[in-house]
Amino acid sequence: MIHAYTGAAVRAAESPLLRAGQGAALMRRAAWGLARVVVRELRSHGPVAGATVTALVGTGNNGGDALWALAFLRRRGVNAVAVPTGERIHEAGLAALRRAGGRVADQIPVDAVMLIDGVLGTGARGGWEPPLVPAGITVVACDLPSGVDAETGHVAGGVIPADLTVTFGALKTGLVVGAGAQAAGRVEVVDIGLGTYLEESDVSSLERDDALAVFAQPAWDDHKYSRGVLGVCAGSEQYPGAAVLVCSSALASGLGMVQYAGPRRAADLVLTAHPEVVAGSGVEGKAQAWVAGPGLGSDDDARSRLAAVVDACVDGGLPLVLDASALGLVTLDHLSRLRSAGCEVVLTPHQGELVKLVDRLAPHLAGGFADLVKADPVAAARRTAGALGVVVLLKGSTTVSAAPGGRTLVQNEGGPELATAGTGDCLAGLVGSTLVRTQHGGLSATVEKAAAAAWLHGTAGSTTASGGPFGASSLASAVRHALTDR
Ligand SMILES: NC(=O)C1=CN([C@@H]2O[C@H](COP(=O)(O)OP(=O)(O)OC[C@H]3O[C@@H](n4cnc5c(N)ncnc54)[C@H](O)[C@@H]3O)[C@@H](O)[C@H]2O)[C@H](O)CC1
Repeated sequence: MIHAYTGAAVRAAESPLLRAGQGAALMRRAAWGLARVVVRELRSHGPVAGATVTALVGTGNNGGDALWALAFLRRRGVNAVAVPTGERIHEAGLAALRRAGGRVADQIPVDAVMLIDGVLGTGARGGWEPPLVPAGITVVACDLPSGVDAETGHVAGGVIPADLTVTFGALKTGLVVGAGAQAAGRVEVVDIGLGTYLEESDVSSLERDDALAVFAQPAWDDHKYSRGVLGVCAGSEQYPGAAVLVCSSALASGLGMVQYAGPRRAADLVLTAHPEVVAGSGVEGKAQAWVAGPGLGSDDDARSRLAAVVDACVDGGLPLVLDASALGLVTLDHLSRLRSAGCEVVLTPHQGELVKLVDRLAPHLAGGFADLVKADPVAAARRTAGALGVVVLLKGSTTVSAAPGGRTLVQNEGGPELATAGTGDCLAGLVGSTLVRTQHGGLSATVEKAAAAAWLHGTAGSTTASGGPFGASSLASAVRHALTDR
């Protein structure tokens, strides 16, 4: 599990040390860590001594870190060149650079092989417009790529995409969400001694083993019911394919049985693709969790099919995933009955669906919500989860899974190749598959199960994309491989 902290939390952890007069020591520790990483990167391409490394240096402490790092690099024989970007500069850092024999220039030297981006860190407010950076230069961001909001990952103006970000004290939330995660490249954390002062993390990410633990392999004495039976209420006469996609991904994730409930045309397609599915028109059966929504449509038939699934979940206290069409049909009464029955509920909207859902079911949150979803998806998911009392898995370049109590997991495994019709249906099937494991040794919280599904979906997407463009029906085999390769 990886944990990330807000910039504010990191600054709060620094403050007792700053009060104790440790500010300069902290900065030198950060800069030393940055310089070590730069030396390692230089060494992997050629000689360190004589290489030209430049830094864009801002007016605050982030610029101070960069200046000290250049000073340390100069002592290793690097041609260290600072390029100030503002009216002010960190005086002690500049003096250290000068003492070490480094220099100041007004533009990036043509022979620079590496650029340290030390313009803005956790103190950035709003956007900035970066200068042009020569093609081919390796960019190492100091603490954060300048212009990335440390709290949200939002980039309000421009940003210099980094090959590598060396961040200090702790991973920042802005480096693992949205545009910030994209801009950061590889991220390395340098320990500057904040450990004991850091309070609870803001968001976390599941790593491979965490996700695989949710999709545990069957035990020797398992049978199909103990492995879990997932009910799928998806597809319609108009959109039958969604039913196949949900069932395919669920089956590929290794549960005991899939029970399909839907109209003849969709059921026939499901059975042609997967004869092992138990198909019928109603919800009666042995399902231990349900997925409802993909391809359901919005007519009266869709409404009554969803109502039947909600009733089945309320009666049995069963977990329920609500996706796609179901997000436009679900009512506050459904959610309240599900909560009262103790059902685990996961909503899986993309940004547009979340905005509409909030408009309809939590209008008190709606003002400015469309902007919030883009600028701060973590806050948007958290507020909705809190207002509706369910887990919200918000799809996007970063998948955010938020629990009503605030616990939030962010996953970045998939790429834009997953932005193709039907991949959301596959994700819904995977989330359903995690929920069906509730009674079977799965001790993880609902939000972790949702995140594990996002991990598996993203990992399968990246694997599939490595073979070229793909459609959603190709995902299931990659899901199997991600789980086989343990
Ligand atoms: N606190 C410590 O002892 C340590 C901090 N570290 C590093 O410090 C930065 C945070 O430093 P801070 O001075 O608070 O903020 P910044 O350097 O990010 O920037 C403040 C500086 O920039 C100006 N500014 C803000 N927004 C903009 C903008 N959009 N455009 C232009 N200029 C802007 C603002 O006016 C200030 O002058 C942290 O990230 C670490 O890198 C050390 O790592 C550890 C010790």
